[in-house]
Amino acid sequence: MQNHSDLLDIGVIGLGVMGKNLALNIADNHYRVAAFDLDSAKIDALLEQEQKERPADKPQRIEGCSNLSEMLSSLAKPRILVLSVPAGAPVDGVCHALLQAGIEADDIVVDTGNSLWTDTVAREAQYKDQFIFFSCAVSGGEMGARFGPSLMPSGDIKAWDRIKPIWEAIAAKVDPQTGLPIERQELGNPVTEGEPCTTYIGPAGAGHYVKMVHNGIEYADMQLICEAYQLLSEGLGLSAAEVGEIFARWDQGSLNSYLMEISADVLSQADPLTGKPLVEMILDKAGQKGTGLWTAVSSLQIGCPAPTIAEAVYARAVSTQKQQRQQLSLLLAGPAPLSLSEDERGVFIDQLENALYCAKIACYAQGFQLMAMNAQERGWQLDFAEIAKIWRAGCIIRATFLQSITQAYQQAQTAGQPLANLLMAETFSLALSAKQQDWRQAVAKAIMSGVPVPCIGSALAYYDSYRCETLPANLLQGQRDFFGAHTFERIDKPAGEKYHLNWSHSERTLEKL
Ligand SMILES: NC(=O)C1=CN([C@@H]2O[C@H](COP(=O)(O)OP(=O)(O)OC[C@H]3O[C@@H](n4cnc5c(N)ncnc54)[C@H](OP(=O)(O)O)[C@@H]3O)[C@@H](O)[C@H]2O)C=CC1
Ligand SMILES: O=C(CO)[C@H](O)[C@H](O)COP(=O)(O)O
Repeated sequence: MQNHSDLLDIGVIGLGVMGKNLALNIADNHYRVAAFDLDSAKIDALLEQEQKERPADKPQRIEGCSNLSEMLSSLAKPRILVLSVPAGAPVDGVCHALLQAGIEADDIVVDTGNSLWTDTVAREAQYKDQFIFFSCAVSGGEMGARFGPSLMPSGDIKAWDRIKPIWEAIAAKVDPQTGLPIERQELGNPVTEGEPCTTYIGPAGAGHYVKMVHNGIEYADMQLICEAYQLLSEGLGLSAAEVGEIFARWDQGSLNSYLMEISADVLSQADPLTGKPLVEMILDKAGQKGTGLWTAVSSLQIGCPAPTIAEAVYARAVSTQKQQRQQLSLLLAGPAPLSLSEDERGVFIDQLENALYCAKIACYAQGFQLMAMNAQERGWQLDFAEIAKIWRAGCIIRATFLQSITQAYQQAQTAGQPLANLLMAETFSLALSAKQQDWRQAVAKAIMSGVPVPCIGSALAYYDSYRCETLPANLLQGQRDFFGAHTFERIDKPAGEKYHLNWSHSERTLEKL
């Protein structure tokens, strides 16, 4: 029997890219960790890393466990167990194994993977009375997990109260005055000052839904940058390094973001094998694990327009059709390349910068509206100012822009006027109105030069659709009524009153239904 002081604070199961780094981050914050992976080499690698990072006079902070029973007996009760395994069957596999190993009703299992939010809702109910199934979606990749990720916890509120001190300690931090990330990546010296990038999101499933939309926005934001790269390299004939320099400059302005920063870095990297720009040696077939697709599917199911996110998923799909693209590149005609003077090229680069900023606003507007509509359906009380706040640091979509979103939602809250769509926030409506002409110019030049811009273009169509008080859905309703008697409402009659015109009768009389 272990002495209580020998017992460890928290277990981490799954020691891949994220689990290993989360374990080291938790240990840096003075919690003692029990670690397990099916692959014993991953346990050894973690222990070796911990030893390397730990000063010689300090006690070991992480202990390896050879199975889950050993992990359960090494932890203080009620236990906290963190899962960092691939989404889907592995999560249920670990939960069943924990039941067999003797997990107890007041132990908490925290799923930190990118699980489908409806699976999380089902799991909370399935494991009720056996243990507390909690979830905490994580964003930030390898370095975020190690030095401070953005954390999106949801589920049993009492479980949150118990784990909150650990989560607040390991999360990324933001300077409350400026809203900027406090970025200090020092082993054994975690950032303790500032506002932690974690907040309780809501009931089971809410955190994973919010993380899913975060990833949908991530897909769109990445694709927007990629479209700008193609326009600058193919449209203007710039080298990868030159595009990297432009992106690095944009990163100093309103487009400042982690994704812009790393894109500039990737573009300036030489290939260690050939010396050519690495980006030109990387095969142009994009992978995906599902969260962007789930976001697009959810938007279609709810009826919330998120075309830029959906286009980003399609863009990855088109990229994988390499063979067809190779064949069709020889068959299909395209326009002549852009022919611009030196001055015009400079103007175009500035237009593209503004186009990217506008498209980015549209894509965040889509993501936040989607969260709002799903929250309404589920009865979740999501706090969008808090969600924007915890995305300001640690996560992949972190950007100074998120401070403006935070302020827009805070101002709407103070005024007691909920923000139905981010496009309505004054800061964004003014910026969009000022830059929309450049956005159109950039899209027009892309179209005229045959460079595909599905995300920059669809974001503009989204903007223009919401700008139209009247859309041609009147004709569409007429078509539906013509072929299927699907009825229509009239602009001069109360909402909800249905009408049908007897299209096939010679008299074409109007019926009120
Ligand atoms: N990588 C990233 O940037 C991010 C990932 N995520 C999510 O976090 C989760 C983990 O991702 P990541 O670390 O990248 O994935 P990895 O594949 O690198 O790591 C997962 C680890 O879990 C282990 N594992 C699988 N099944 C079990 C099991 N039954 N018991 C114990 N260990 C098990 C795997 O072992 P083995 O290899 O032997 O199968 C592997 O070591 C995923 O849901 C992912 O979507 C979230 C945010 C960012
Ligand atoms: O969640 C993440 C970041 O926020 C992961 O990096 C995610 O796996 C990226 O998605 P995909 O592999 O589909 O590009």
